[in-house]
Amino acid sequence: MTAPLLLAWITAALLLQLALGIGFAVWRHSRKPATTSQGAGDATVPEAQLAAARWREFRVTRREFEDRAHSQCSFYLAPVDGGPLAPFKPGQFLTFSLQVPDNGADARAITRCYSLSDAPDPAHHRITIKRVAAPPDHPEWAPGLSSNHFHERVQVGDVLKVKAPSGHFFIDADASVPAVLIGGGIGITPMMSMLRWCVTEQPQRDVHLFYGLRNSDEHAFKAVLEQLAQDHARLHLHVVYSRPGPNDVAGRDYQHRGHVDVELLRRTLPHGRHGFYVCGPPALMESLVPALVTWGVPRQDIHFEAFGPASVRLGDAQTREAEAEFAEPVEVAFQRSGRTLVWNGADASLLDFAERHGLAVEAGCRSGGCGSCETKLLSGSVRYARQPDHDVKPGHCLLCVGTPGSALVLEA
Ligand SMILES: NC(=O)C1=CN([C@@H]2O[C@H](COP(=O)(O)OP(=O)(O)OC[C@H]3O[C@@H](n4cnc5c(N)ncnc54)[C@H](OP(=O)(O)O)[C@@H]3O)[C@@H](O)[C@H]2O)C=CC1
Repeated sequence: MTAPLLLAWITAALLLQLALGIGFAVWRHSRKPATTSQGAGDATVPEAQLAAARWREFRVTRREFEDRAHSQCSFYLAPVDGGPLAPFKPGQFLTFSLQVPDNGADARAITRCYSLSDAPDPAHHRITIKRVAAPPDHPEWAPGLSSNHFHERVQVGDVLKVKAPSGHFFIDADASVPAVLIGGGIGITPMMSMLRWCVTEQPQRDVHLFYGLRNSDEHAFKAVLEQLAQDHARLHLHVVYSRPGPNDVAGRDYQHRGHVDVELLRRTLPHGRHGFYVCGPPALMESLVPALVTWGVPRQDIHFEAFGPASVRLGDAQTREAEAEFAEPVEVAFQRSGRTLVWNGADASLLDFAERHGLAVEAGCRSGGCGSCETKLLSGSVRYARQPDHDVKPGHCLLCVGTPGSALVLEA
């Protein structure tokens, strides 16, 4: 081959490669279609997703307890660089990287996610954290690492590493559909964000807030909620105490006694279509969310965010069908842990599966947003019921929202 011909050939080859590369990047950005992770993949990441994935420093500008028991504390955060805050949709969360002292020894980095607890405000973000004690039936278990770190050590002036807001649990902007916000315990936090946004941006929208908690000691945002209900005729406040204290007065401190359940919703909500938003402790999620399906609420009108280890299983026909399709037993090997286990479709995600078998796996948001459980996928394919918010690195997968699409070898 002559030198000019060789040069022309190389140039043509380079141009072709460039054209294909750009074409692929545009296709991926506009359609974002992937619902599986494979052992290898595309390395191009859209700029907006890169920005969301970056850590940014925030200073704590204020802290404030929200309940009489001082078990729930709000932290106000402003960016150290003085730039504008990233926008968010009410219901979304922030991801934190925290250096937490490990049993009094060296600090170790952990990742945790906390819902934003106020409507978007150009001056700051706000989160509200409940101190998680050891369970009463297991006082020997460790209390919540991150929540106790925040309560005991994080003070005004401290700087924290935070990722931009994310998550697919947020209020639908369609004001014609009344919103039913159901917050159990600290699950009130995303509801506060949605509620404050609604009363400001959509004052004509009917909003029914069901707040389930034990009693007035733990009643967060009590004065704020009562004031909002007084000022906004379309806000219908239902506070539900499960264990009222001796001085708690029905009709003044709370409207209902017991748990938030479908029976209560049936009795109190007017007829017609509603959008349901649910966030609370595992027991509430596991009973209430499937009960809404059984009651006949269409799947697209049920939105939920689960706290804690168990993912919510809807039990509706569509979910059962999808689960049955992939219920064939397959082997899942966890290389670092040295365990090979059989997946039989009993778990909602690979994370639940790993935890049920006692494997220690890092996890943050548990909803595909923060990337804490991202693991190298050495072979096989992982399925996602919907595209995760976190941009999964090529050759990796997310355990918290993934299920096996075939036999797997994972690095974890
Ligand atoms: N610190 C934080 O900010 C974070 C906390 N979490 C998690 O949140 C969870 C606990 O939330 P917490 O605020 O302590 O909740 P609580 O345990 O205080 O429960 C809140 C209310 O829900 C009621 N409840 C219990 N079971 C049901 C049910 N089946 N249906 C309806 N209502 C029910 C409780 O009643 P009863 O009196 O019967 O118990 C109580 O009134 C923990 O799993 C924690 O790890 C997760 C992330 C962040």
